[in-house]
Amino acid sequence: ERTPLQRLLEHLLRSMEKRDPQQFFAWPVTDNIAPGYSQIITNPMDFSTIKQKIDDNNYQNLSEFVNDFRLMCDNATTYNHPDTIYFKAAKKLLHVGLKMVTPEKLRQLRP
Ligand SMILES: NC(=O)c1ccc2nc(N)sc2c1
Repeated sequence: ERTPLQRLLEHLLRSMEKRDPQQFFAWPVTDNIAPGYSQIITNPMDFSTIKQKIDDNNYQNLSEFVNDFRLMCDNATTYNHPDTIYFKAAKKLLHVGLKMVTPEKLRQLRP
């Protein structure tokens, strides 16, 4: 049975995933597609891992969820050069995702 927090986080996750149509952030980044990734990025994060953490009721509050979202985007701007589609997609996704969790937007969700 889903807690209210789990329902909120799943809604936010779905909304954020929609803003990643190319699925750059859908799954853990492998060293195959991203040479040296595991040496450069110490705390990997992706949408599938966030989803699992929601299902495991691992997030105690919204901030912990937002921290993982921010980590996922920051990893991409750390590993990828600014002139890559991955860097640019991460910048945009971070911006759009953080706007979804502003007090005004959250107010609209649970009046
Ligand atoms: N999320 C990322 O940093 C990411 C995703 C996909 C991808 N594909 C590559 N060839 S490099 C790369 C990096």
